[in-house]
Amino acid sequence: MRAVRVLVDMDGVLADFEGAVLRDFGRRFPGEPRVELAARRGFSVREQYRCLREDLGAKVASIYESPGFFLGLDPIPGALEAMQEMIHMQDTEVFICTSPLRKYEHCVVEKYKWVEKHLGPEFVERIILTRDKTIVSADLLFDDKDTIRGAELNPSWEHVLFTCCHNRHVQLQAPRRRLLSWADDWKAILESKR
Ligand SMILES: Cc1cn([C@H]2C[C@H](O)[C@@H](COP(=O)(O)O)O2)c(=O)[nH]c1=O
Ligand SMILES: [Mg+2]
Repeated sequence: MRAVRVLVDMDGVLADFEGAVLRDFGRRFPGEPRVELAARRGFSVREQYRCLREDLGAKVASIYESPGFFLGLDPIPGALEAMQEMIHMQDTEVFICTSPLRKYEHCVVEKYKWVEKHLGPEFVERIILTRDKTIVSADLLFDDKDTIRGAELNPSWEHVLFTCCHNRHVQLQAPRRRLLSWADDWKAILESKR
C-alpha cells in the first residue's frame, strides 16, 4: 500500500498566531482599538486592522515582525499530540508545510526553532518552507487559509480547512471539508485517502 502523505500548516494549525497577535498588540499598544478573535474575518490580520484605521495595519505588522514573536507562539490545543501520533502511524508520511513572511529575518529561523522545541528534531527534518504550497505533492493539506493559490492550478492535495477564528464564518462549497480542531476526527480524514 502506498503511504498517505499529509502536509500540516503551522500558523493557525500547529501554532497560535492569532492569539499571540492579539495578546502582544494589547501589550504594545494598550490605548489602541483591537480586533477581538470573535470579530476576526479574513486571513489577513493586517488588512482587518488597516480597515479599522489606516495606521493600525503597520502597527499590527510590527507585532508579528518582531524578534521572538514566532518562537513565542503557543501550540494549538491537541496539535503536538496529534503530530506525534501521526508520525508514528503506518503508511503515513507527515510534513510541516509553512509559508514564511516576506519580511523573513526572524520568522524563518524561529519557525525552525519552534518545531525543534515543541516537536523535536525528527520534525525539523520534515519542514517544507514555501510561499507556494500548490507545487508541493501530497494527498492532504490541513491549512487554516481558506483559499490557497499558486503556480499549480490543480494541486495534488485535498485542502482540508482547519477551523480558526478568521475562517469560521466561511461557507465551504461541497465537497470541501473542515477539521474543526485537533479534537475532531483527523484520523478518519487520513483513512479516507487510503
Ligand atoms: C498578515 C498575515 C500574515 N500571516 C503570515 C504568518 C505566516 O508567516 C504566513 C502564514 O503562513 P501559513 O503557512 O499560511 O500558516 O503568513 C498570517 O498568518 N496572517 C496574517 O494576517
Ligand atoms: Mg496557516
